[in-house]
Amino acid sequence: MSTGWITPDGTGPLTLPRTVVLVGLMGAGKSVVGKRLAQRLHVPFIDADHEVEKAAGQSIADIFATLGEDAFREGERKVMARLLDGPVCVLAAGGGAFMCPETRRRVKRRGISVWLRADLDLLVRRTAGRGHRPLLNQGDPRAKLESLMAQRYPVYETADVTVDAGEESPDTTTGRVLDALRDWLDANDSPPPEPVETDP
Ligand SMILES: Nc1ncnc2c1ncn2[C@@H]1O[C@H](COP(=O)(O)OP(=O)(O)OP(=O)(O)O)[C@@H](O)[C@H]1O
Ligand SMILES: O=C(O)C1=C[C@@H](O)[C@@H](O)[C@H](O)C1
Ligand SMILES: [Mg+2]
Repeated sequence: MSTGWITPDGTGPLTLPRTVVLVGLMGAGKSVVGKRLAQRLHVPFIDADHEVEKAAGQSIADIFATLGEDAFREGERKVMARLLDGPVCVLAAGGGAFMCPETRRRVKRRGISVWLRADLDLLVRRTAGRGHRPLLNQGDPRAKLESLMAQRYPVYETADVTVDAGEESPDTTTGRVLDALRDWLDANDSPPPEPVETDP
């Protein structure tokens, strides 16, 4: 089933056959750009971090503090599986979600992954001064982000589409994502999602 369409600047409507999954580090703009993208595509926006919080009945910071990171990752894996099995939407993944091989496989089969790539200075600036990201609450946030970049960028790089999320406004970045999606869909014949995987 195809749903939603890009209202383009003169290049014709484009149906969105699969869920768009935004990946990238904390502060890259997944939530901010994701909301705008969903509006432009006329599909719902879902933030996986919020879904994990709803499912757990507590904030991500509290999940980390009371249950630990491993429990958070397990909840995140389940939430991503559920959302990827659901209707087409724009899905902002948590920053670490794409590091899970099972999640990456599901995204590959059912979604279109878009990496919002940003540099260290920008991420440091955008994440400064807020306490709700547990990974950045201990030690030096810049050093932590740098080490996450080293671990994760080689994996984010395997996303279907990469868009540089620089100093531009969220609307400009959203426009870049739409252009990149259009190119990817054209080059890949707008593939429908593969059938939902059932657990053995
Ligand atoms: N293109 C942009 N221009 C200006 N500000 C931006 C842009 N993208 C994001 N921001 C700001 O940076 C901050 C982080 O953005 P956002 O919350 O969307 O990141 P994220 O990738 O969802 O990461 P996290 O979930 O950890 O917050 C927000 O305050 C947001 O308003
Ligand atoms: O990069 C990460 O590992 C995280 C990013 C956030 O979106 C949350 O999912 C959580 O704070 C962990
Ligand atoms: Mg977010």
